[in-house]
Amino acid sequence: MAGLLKKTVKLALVQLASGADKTVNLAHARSKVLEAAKAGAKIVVLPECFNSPYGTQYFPKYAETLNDSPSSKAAALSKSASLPSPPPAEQAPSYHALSALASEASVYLVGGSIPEYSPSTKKYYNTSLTFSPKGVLLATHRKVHLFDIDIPGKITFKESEVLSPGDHLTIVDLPEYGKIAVAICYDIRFPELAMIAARKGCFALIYPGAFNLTTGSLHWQLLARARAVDNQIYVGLCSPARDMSASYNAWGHSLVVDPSAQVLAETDEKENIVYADLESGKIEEVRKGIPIYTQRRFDIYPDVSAGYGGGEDGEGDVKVGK
Ligand SMILES: O=C(O)CCC(=O)C(=O)O
Repeated sequence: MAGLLKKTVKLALVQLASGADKTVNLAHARSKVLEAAKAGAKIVVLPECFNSPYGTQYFPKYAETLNDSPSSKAAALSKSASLPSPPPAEQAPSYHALSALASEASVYLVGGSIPEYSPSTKKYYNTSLTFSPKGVLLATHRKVHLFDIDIPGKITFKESEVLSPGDHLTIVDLPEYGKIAVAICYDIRFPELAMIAARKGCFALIYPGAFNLTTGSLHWQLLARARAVDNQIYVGLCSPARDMSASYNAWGHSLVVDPSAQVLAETDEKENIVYADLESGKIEEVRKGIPIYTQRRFDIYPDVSAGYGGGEDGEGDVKVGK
């Protein structure tokens, strides 16, 4: 029987150095994704806010307008109607650059995240777009948990001043390999989201993220390993490179953790590409050795994923790409 990961695949996390010029950022992302594809990667990930500086003051200026997904009623009527059609090129240059790049590189591309403005809700979101190797949009994830923290003397950040949260978890089906979950940065602090994705059969949790110098050293690697050890699946965290001249200094240290919570590959704070081979069969091997996956006592505590099987489209609040 095929495992959760149908065949071994090379994952690349592009720890991109980006700046204030969106066109330059997109061109730079293109060269790095092509480099990763040339090295054999078939799933390539960009960082959170890869096409803009990170900060609430920048979101409106850099926001792009994507088409909203059809209502869940329309989605229930037709699976193929569950994803939005491509937006006009002039209002969403990053969407079109990512789509073209996925197809040029012939990779599954998790396009980090970009600031999005929705005319229908009149709200801003932190949004990740995943494309197929043919450049077709597979999934849209709007960051569900907004990064609002206040550690006096260290860091105060309030995404909710400008952004609104997304309303669903995102699972993307990559037909040759299996399913991945995509979420963004602060979303990793919420183990429920990861557990639901794991129990829905994902082989990896992918988080474009931009931790900072305070919480990065405290929790970045710990959270990646925690989500892996809880769920016995692969975890990939992809950060921007650190820029000490920017108003927000990203932690860097993009990394891949395996299903036994060992760090397979990690980089420092500079621009780099992190590669790891995700092995088919590894998840099953780990779960066989330490069988917590089947030892759970849902008779004593409820299954957190129980509420996510229903809904009109059969997926509750989980959006599953084609
Ligand atoms: O959780 C953290 O410490 C950092 C989160 C963050 O930087 C983000 O969500 O963008």
